[in-house]
Amino acid sequence: MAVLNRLLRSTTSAANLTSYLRRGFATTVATDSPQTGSFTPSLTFKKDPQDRNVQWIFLGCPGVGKGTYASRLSKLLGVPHIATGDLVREELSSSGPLASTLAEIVNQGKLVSDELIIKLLSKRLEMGEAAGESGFILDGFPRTINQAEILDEVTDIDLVVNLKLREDVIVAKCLGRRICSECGKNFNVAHIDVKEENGSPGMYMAPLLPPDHCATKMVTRADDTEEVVKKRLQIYNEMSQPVEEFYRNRGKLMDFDLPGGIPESWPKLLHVLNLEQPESRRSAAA
Ligand SMILES: Nc1ncnc2c1ncn2[C@@H]1O[C@H](COP(=O)(O)OP(=O)(O)O)[C@@H](O)[C@H]1O
Repeated sequence: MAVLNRLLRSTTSAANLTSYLRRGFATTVATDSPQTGSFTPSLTFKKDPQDRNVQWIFLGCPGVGKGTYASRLSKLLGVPHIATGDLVREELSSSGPLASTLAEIVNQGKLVSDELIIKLLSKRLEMGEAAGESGFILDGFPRTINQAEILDEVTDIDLVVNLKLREDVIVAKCLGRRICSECGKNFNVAHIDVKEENGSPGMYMAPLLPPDHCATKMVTRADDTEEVVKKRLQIYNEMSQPVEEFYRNRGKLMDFDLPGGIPESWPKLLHVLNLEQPESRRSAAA
């Protein structure tokens, strides 16, 4: 904890994160059994000014689908979806002083320093606060025990959703990932059809193809090559899997085994979270 305290004292960014998150966030939300299917977060989603909005985290290997489901839930719950990978990519695409150092780290599949990621996150939270945001769904943070400890010191996390998928499917999904260079939307050209074998269930995921106006502008992330994806998975297992245990030990982790693509997984995720998609949005989300 000495290192943590030093970090908190010595970096303005960590102090900013502390001051942002402490303000007005007093309610702790208890959880029941952290098991898929039987888990019932005791949350109410009413917009009572006395209540704060949800503070959730999405964990899971690179490419598992954190961004997809965190973004859908953020729209449903009216809270910002904050992905630290996006913050890193924004910094990378700027011509700021950090861009070349960051490119080297990210393109090797390594993690950015805790100090820098907290600086980027603090900046994003401050901008959101100025725009009247409250609550959040974090995606890609925390990724180390040190980051989890810092967050734990400064605020209450209600729920941590841990998305799980077999590794061969994760690699295929990462290699099929494409982004529209114009609108920034994510697509996936992988057609996954794994047959049931030796008791392991089969899995089907249809490709998520772009509309015509995005189809000619597709780009692949520089860190979505097979070599870098495997490195990222190895780093996830070493550095980020302990974060799962950190939250499991605190009774906040909900493991969620993805049963397939979005059409199968989204309704099941809503069900285990005790949430309902409003009728009007069902067709748009399918
Ligand atoms: N919390 C974090 N700590 C350290 N590095 C991070 C963090 N979040 C993102 N990064 C950096 O940004 C890269 C891309 O992150 P992300 O988009 O979340 O990718 P992934 O598909 O691996 O989940 C990571 O490989 C890492 O270099």
